[in-house]
This record gives sequence, C-alpha cells and structure tokens, in this order.
Amino acid sequence: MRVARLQLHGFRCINEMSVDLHPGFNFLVGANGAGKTSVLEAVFLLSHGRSFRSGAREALLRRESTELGVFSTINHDDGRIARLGLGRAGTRWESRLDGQSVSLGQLIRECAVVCFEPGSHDLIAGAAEGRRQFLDWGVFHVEQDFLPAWRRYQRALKQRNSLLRSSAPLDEELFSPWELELARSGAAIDQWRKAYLDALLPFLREQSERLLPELGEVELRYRQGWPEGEDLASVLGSQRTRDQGRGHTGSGVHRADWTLSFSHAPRREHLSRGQEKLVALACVLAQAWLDASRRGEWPIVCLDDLASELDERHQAAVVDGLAATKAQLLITGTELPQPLRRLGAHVFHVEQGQLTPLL
Ligand SMILES: Nc1ncnc2c1ncn2[C@@H]1O[C@H](COP(=O)(O)OP(=O)(O)OP(=O)(O)O)[C@@H](O)[C@H]1O
Repeated sequence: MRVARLQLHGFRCINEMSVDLHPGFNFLVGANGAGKTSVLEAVFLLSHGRSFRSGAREALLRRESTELGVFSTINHDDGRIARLGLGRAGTRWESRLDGQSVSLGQLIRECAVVCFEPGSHDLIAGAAEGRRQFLDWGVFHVEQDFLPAWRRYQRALKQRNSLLRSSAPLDEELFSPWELELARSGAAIDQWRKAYLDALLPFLREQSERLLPELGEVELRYRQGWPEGEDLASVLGSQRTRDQGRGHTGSGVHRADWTLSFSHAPRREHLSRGQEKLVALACVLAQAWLDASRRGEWPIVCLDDLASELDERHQAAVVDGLAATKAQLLITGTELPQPLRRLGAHVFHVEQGQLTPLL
C-alpha cells in the first residue's frame, strides 16, 4: 500500500500542507526543526492512533490552532483506494474512512505503517511497555479478536486494581470474576503474542544477518508475565495480599516482555549505541516483512533520521535490505547520504512545515 496524497492542517508546526508522494522512495530533507519528523508522525498516527513521540495526543495540535486534521489517500496493491481521516475539533477526535465516521480501531486497521525513529532505540534499551506495543500492533493487524480481548483484559485489570486499593478486606467473591476474565482474555492475548513472535523470528534472523552479521546468531526470549505452566487465575488468587501491598496487579499479560540476545553479544550492555540502533531497525524491518507476507502487500515504511550514528558500511547494508522490499519508503535526514542515493530517491525539501519536490 502507498500514501498517494497526504494533507495536514493544524498538526505540530504545520498550518496547511498537501503533498503527493511517490509510490517508491521519498526522501524528506531539511534543517533541524523543519517539520520532517512531523510528516512521518502524521502517517504513523493513521496506522497506530497515537504518536511515536511521548506525550499526549493533544500535543499534536499546532499552537494557535483549534483544529487538527490528518487526511490520506491510500492506494492498495489490488487497486482499491481508501480515504482516511483523523481529526480533532474542540475536544473531540473523529476518525473517517471513505467519508464515513468509523471507530479508531476500524481506521487504523486500514493502514499499515512501520516506523523507525530515534525513539525506536527503546525497543532494545527502554522499558517493556514499548516492546509490548510493538508486539501488540503486529498482533492487532492480523487478529480481528485481539482488540476486544485486550479491552476486556484492561477493564478487568482496572477493576481488580481498584478493589486492591479499596480499604475493604480481600473478598474472594469480588475478586474472582475479574481474575477469571484476566485469565481468559489474557490466555488468548498470550497465545497470539507467542504465535506472532514465532512468525517474526525467521524474518528477524534474516534482517540481523544482513545488518549485523558481526553479532552472530540472534535468540528471542519471551516472558508471558506470570510463571510458565501456571494458570493465571490461580496465580492472581494467591497473590492478592502481595498485590494489595503494592496497590496493583503484579502478574498478567500487562507484565509480558521480550528481549533479544546474540551469540557474540549475549547481554544488551554488550551492544554499542549504533548496534542497538541497528538491532531496533532489524526488528522494525522484520515486522514489515512479516506484515507483507501476511497481508499480501507491503506496509508503508518510515525511517526518521536513518543515517545518524550509522557508518557507511552499515548504511549500505540497510540500503540493500530496503532495495529488497517493494514498500513505499518515507525517509528523512538533514542531507541525503551517499548510500541511499542508490535507491533512486524522490527528494522533497522541508521548510517550516512545507514540502517542496526537488527532483
Ligand atoms: N504543537 C506544536 N505546535 C507548533 N509547533 C510545534 C508543535 N510541536 C512541535 N512543534 C515544532 O515543530 C517543529 C518541527 O519539528 P520536527 O520534529 O518535525 O522537525 P524535524 O525536521 O524532524 O527536526 P530534526 O531534524 O531536528 O529532527 C519544531 O520546531 C517544533 O518545535
């Protein structure tokens, strides 16, 4: 799939912008603060319903603006054209698909964007939440039932946490229904996550061999969030007193995590910063390959500030990897690095939130 046209208003530093993108490789060049990342952020928003930058969605609204809109025409490989819109007027957010008002879930299912940006580093070096989000986005896009199960899980978790914080003595009858729901929806979420990571692993191996052959073989470890082989409902039942002391539920799929290790770098601390960046990039590209194999069309691939911290050899390895995909690429940088020129870029100059085609 490809973004054919992108229109933004009231988004970050962008007052009004409309651009027709190339179906192949688009390179957005401009000075620091020009608005390059904001363009990628808008495309990402349509596929994730949130920004990749920290902070509330409200921060996306341009200062001095009262309305925000992100509109995109997506061309699918089968010839279908979808018109996506996400906007905020006053305090209300609205999602539209082909002119109809839809839920945010329906909107983001229509469009697949994988994005590598400086914060993607957190996939390797950051907290577990970012890794769970990465995993759950992949599951969400293949499993129709994931979102309702995840919502049921979140609701039950909230209820159990508020019971834990209430001063009442721990009452089995009050806790049990929520713990059973956590176990039921949690088991489904856990199975989907495991299946997703199993499917991701071969693509991850391929990407890491291409980008980081010096690190040796990659291993992926998944922790489900409670002891393996035990029933989550029983675990929660036995941990009520401990959880009451903590004020929250200490076990469940909301505590899951996955990590990578390499035969020549078994611990994360063995990786240099540039290597961490490449490992995170390998994860993102593996996700794109898996998504393409399942969906039958490539997701849109966004790479923000790709070249920084990478030497020419690794940049060339990244370029070889990208050349092997059929994805639409949106890449940003303060200049077009030599190795990327091989991909035949359509360059846009970005200045004060405006895109001007250069080549
Ligand atoms: N809500 C907002 N309203 C107005 N301006 C904003 C808002 N949020 C961010 N900005 C500004 O938008 C500008 C563009 O930021 P962006 O991160 O897109 O730039 P960039 O071209 O990617 O820069 P860099 O190369 O430094 O990463 C910045 O000057 C920033 O201060």
